[in-house]
Amino acid sequence: MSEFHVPVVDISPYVAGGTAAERATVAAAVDAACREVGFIQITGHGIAPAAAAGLAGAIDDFFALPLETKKRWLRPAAENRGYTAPKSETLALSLGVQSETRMKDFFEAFNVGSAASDYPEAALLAEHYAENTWPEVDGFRDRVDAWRTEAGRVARTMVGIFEDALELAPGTIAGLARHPIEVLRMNNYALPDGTTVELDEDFIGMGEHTDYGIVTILWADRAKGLQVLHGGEWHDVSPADGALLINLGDLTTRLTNEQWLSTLHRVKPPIHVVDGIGTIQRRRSAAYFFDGDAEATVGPLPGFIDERHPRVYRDVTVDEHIHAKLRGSRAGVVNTDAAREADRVLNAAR
Ligand SMILES: O=C(O)CCC(=O)C(=O)O
Ligand SMILES: [Fe+2]
Repeated sequence: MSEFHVPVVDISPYVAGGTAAERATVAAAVDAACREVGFIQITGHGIAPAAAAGLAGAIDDFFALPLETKKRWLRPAAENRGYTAPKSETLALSLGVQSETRMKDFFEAFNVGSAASDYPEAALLAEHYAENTWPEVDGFRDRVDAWRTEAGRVARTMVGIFEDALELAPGTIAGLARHPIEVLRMNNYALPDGTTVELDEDFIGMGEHTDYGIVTILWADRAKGLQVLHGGEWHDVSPADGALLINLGDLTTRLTNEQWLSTLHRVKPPIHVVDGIGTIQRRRSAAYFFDGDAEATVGPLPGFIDERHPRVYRDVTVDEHIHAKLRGSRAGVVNTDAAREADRVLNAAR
């Protein structure tokens, strides 16, 4: 496996104030990372360690509940909210690929997001702004909301950096996210005690996918499992201490006509065999998806189409794009409008 590294960028000049030259250095580093890798580790984001500890504690408290209790917070597949039980989603279907033998992804999750009541001034497409469900776990809502607010701030900072890095007028991307669809998906990868894992290449925590929106802010613990597709091979990634992972979603790829890539990733925890019994180390993560306004139209921006770069995407609404992706992952309806992402998976080594 070739050497692979997710670039580290200190964004503090955009968070704590910096000179124009310092900001230009940050924007150039982000541009290079988005062209070459599509994943960045950021430091200097200004989120206090206590907020991350609060998030991790909320995740631990909720997922420790018995399965039957957690199922009280299940919601219909069409709503991207509440509890997802293990083996109920298949992320690979969001881009239309799935091997016939593969079982469903074994992650379990809890989703919260922006609700219609957060944006009373706007007439919204109800599907994307469902109200939240909160489990009866002490302090869960406060800890999760505190993280969500901070992740939202970082996402908006990243959008400003993207605009500078792409030499876009301020507001070009931010203007697509005035009442954004946003979702925080808290993931737990664990197996019930006593489960034996066979050494099966189709054993998957979360299937290969690109994220759907503008940008994702990913908190992850250090347990191994996250893999990123680069140069046709899968590479293990774990964030440096205190760093957050940032990755681009499909909408940014569409805006840039593929000059920046929504990088494919998956979660495939390593299997440890002890006395002939295979098991995995528990892993936790929380992906904050910043997806744009449901009714906004997204297509390649004018500066990104020329003779060398013909338009490779039609215009879509955020609603249309996210709807097709979620029907794949959550409702099992193969997404047939993601041929470009699917090709990248099919061309990769397993
Ligand atoms: O668990 C991880 O590190 C990745 C999670 C992820 O890719 C997602 O929730 O979209
Ligand atoms: Fe993801």
